[in-house]
This record gives sequence, structure tokens and C-alpha cells, in this order.
Amino acid sequence: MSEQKNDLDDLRREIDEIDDRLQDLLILRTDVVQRIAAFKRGAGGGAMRPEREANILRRLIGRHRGPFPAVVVGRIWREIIAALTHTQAPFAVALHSLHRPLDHFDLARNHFGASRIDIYDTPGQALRAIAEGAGQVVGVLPLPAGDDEVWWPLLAATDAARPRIVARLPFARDAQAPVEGVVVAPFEPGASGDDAAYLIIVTGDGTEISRGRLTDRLAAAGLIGQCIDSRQRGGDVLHLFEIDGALEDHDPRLKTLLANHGEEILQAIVAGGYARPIEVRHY
Ligand SMILES: O=C(O)C(=O)C[C@]1(C(=O)O)C=C[C@@H](O)C=C1
Repeated sequence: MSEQKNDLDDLRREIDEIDDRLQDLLILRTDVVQRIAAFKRGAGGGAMRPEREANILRRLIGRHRGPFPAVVVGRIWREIIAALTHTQAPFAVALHSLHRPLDHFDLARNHFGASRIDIYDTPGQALRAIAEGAGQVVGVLPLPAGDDEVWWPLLAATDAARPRIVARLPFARDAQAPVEGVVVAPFEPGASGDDAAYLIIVTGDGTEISRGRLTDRLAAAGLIGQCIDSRQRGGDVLHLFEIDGALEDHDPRLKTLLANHGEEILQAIVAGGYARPIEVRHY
């Protein structure tokens, strides 16, 4: 009995040592992030880099082994990354979801850890908070063109600081994830190497053009994707396309598209994009 007790005490001492090491490593990681922050301040741009965050999780979940659940590895690193983003530049999360507010709240909490989450009654209010938040507000909204309200036409602005989609949630997704959503932020997302982009194509009232023809026009310009929703806005029609790969505002393919089809296509507005999520098994 007392031998067993000794074994148990030894094992718990071992756990304490491991916990100390984990915590020391967290402190060390925090120091390195402060050095990264100094670099980034010199180069301009904000603290949050969704494409880098995606690749950290892809790499760690890819190398994971043993009975500790990979989905929890994802949650732990999300907490670490969110906390270390706050150490560089504090931010709040503007959340809006009409139909599944609790599920979307979970998405926001799981992705942004202990961040403050403010709930907005309408998507317009959430987007305004992001646009007017001086880089200190990001949003979580339902997937554009999902079952929730139609809010994506609000992304059809053109100023450089406009809110855009920068990530898709949950990033490390298990089969039990009840909803998906997106992160909206006032900066252009970078490319992670495995991405999709949202592109809003504006056509004029008088121009009758089918989604199929539009999809072909885009493909001819090198933009491969599909139209996932279309909405009337005043005299115009807005079409939301999901495109393979990352897309920047100044992508030459957009110039080609407008040069070849300027009569039919009035505007091509990049509404952001996301690193493609990865699948993980639940417990
Ligand atoms: O690599 C960076 O740019 C960091 O700021 C570090 C870090 C991280 O914790 O690893 C934190 C925030 C960024 O969104 C991405 C990654």
C-alpha cells in the first residue's frame, strides 16, 4: 500500500515537473512573440495573421500522436495564439448571429479564447463596429450564404480599410461542429498555401447574365470557383463567388476580367478569403 502511495506521489511529482516545463515554455513563447511584434511594428500591419495561425495548427495537428485528442490540441493553441495576439494589440470580438447565437458564440469563444465578445443585434451594426474600431475589433458572423440572414452584400465596399472575411471557423473542425462561421476584420488576409477567396461580382440591372456564363467568364480569366448566392441591390445584382486559392485586391486576373467583360461586369470586389479548415476527430 505504502509502496503504491510512493508510486502515486512520484507520478504526481512528475506531472508537476511537466507542468512547470509547459509553463516555462509558454513564458518563452511569449518572449519570442514580443520580438515578432517588434519586427511587425517596423514593417507595418496589424498583429493578427490568420494565415500563419492556420499553418501553426495544420502543422501541430499533423504531427500529433497518442490518446490526447487532436481537437483539444487545436483548442489549446487557439487559446495561446489569441492571448499572444492580445499581448501585441488588444481587440474585442463583435458577434452577430440571428438563428444560432449560442453556437456562434461558441465558435467565437473557441477561436478567440478569453477575448471580450460583444453581441450585436444586426450584421450591419457588427460590421460598423469592425470598420470604426481602429483595428481593435474583429467580427464573427455566420457563413455568408448559409442558412442564416443574408449579410454578405454589406461587404461590397471598396475602401482599403473595409471589413473582409479573413478566416473560416471552426478551423480544426470535427464532425460534431454544429455551425460554421467566418471572422471579419478590417485588413486583407494573407495566403496560407491552401485557401479560398470570396469575390463579389456586380452586374448591371439591364444585363441578363446567367450564373453559369459568369462562372465561365471568371474561369477564362483564371478565377476558378462557383457562385454561391446572388442578390439584387438597387439596380444592380451582386453575385458572391467562392474562388479556389487566395485573391488580393490587385490580382491581375481581376483586371483581365474587367478588361474583357466590362460591359457585363461592373465591379469585381474581393470580399476576403480564408485558410481552408482541417478535419479532426472528436474525442
Ligand atoms: O507570427 C506572428 O506574427 C505572431 O504574432 C505570433 C502568433 C503566435 O502566437 O504564434 C500570434 C499572432 C498571430 O496572429 C500569428 C501568430
